Amino acid sequence: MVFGKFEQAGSLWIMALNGKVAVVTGAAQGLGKGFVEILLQNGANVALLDLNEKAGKDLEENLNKAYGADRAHFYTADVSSEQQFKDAFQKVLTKFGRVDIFCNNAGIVNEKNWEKTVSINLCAVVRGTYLALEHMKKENGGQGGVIVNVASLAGLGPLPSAPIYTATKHGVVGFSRALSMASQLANYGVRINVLCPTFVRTALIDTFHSEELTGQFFNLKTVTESLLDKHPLVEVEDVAKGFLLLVKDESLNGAVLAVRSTGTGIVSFPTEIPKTPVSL
Ligand SMILES: NC(=O)C1=CN([C@@H]2O[C@H](COP(=O)(O)OP(=O)(O)OC[C@H]3O[C@@H](n4cnc5c(N)ncnc54)[C@H](O)[C@@H]3O)[C@@H](O)[C@H]2O)C=CC1
Ligand SMILES: CCCCC/C=C\C=C\C(=O)C/C=C\C/C=C\CCCC(=O)O
Repeated sequence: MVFGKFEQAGSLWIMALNGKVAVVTGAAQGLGKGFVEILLQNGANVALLDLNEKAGKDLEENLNKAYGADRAHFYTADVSSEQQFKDAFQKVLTKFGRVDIFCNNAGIVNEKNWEKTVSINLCAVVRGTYLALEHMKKENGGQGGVIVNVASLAGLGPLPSAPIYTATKHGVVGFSRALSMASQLANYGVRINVLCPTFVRTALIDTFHSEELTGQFFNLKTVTESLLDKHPLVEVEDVAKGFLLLVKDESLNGAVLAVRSTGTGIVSFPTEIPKTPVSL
């Protein structure tokens, strides 16, 4: 499948990012900041959305110094608020005129306030995806594009100390895979891919020390600690390289890319289910 403007590198069809406009949510720090930087390095202009206004504005200033004036714009928005998300998206369109790349990255771990976790990690990903799709899809006169939704390895298997987080990330994987097929079938011209990193060196990792955030699962702290011992943290830069692949490789739609300390790869899902005798 080849959408939008592209160039060929060997046998790969690659989306050229010069002049493209990207939106990244949760962009003020951590993985979001890494995605913003790699997009800027590859020629895209980037709108940063985050609820942390101070960190977002400081980052905007630093990025425009480093990568050129007016290439990065920060917008304050809580993505769990429909109104704030829509308003920010509209402001991005007013400023840049178009959106070609949309990354739903904002996410939290909060097992105590689990409704908030569902609202940010799943509902806002759905909302952001639909906002982007409505703008990009060809049947609405859009020019196509690519959406990357950030899940986690906890979207493919259980993180016992965070069942709600695990559920939301499984939701992101399922939603994105189904919608990517719908997009292809309906010829929207929009690719939808998913990123599933292992533990990454960001502020989010400290969550497991917090009883306030882990609630009834605080007593599983040592389980998380031993998982972290067994699976070394990856760096934001490693995950950003995987993100860039999902953005640029025009053959990827519905791809789920896992980034682990042992390497990066596209996940394949079982199509055959072994039979289990059901009569006891
Ligand atoms: N750090 C890790 O080990 C892993 C993280 N992830 C996922 O990567 C994404 C980014 O996580 P990190 O960079 O590690 O976290 P982080 O905590 O360092 O950064 C998250 C950013 O999202 C923003 N944010 C939070 N709630 C928001 C909201 N309602 N509206 C707008 N912005 C909001 C925060 O202000 C912050 O700037 C999340 O979806 C997370 O689940 C996935 C796998 C592993
Ligand atoms: C309350 C738990 C907090 C845990 C640390 C904070 C954030 C973690 C976010 C993640 O998305 C974790 C990512 C992956 C964990 C899932 C499975 C571990 C398997 C690791 C591997 O195979 O590489």
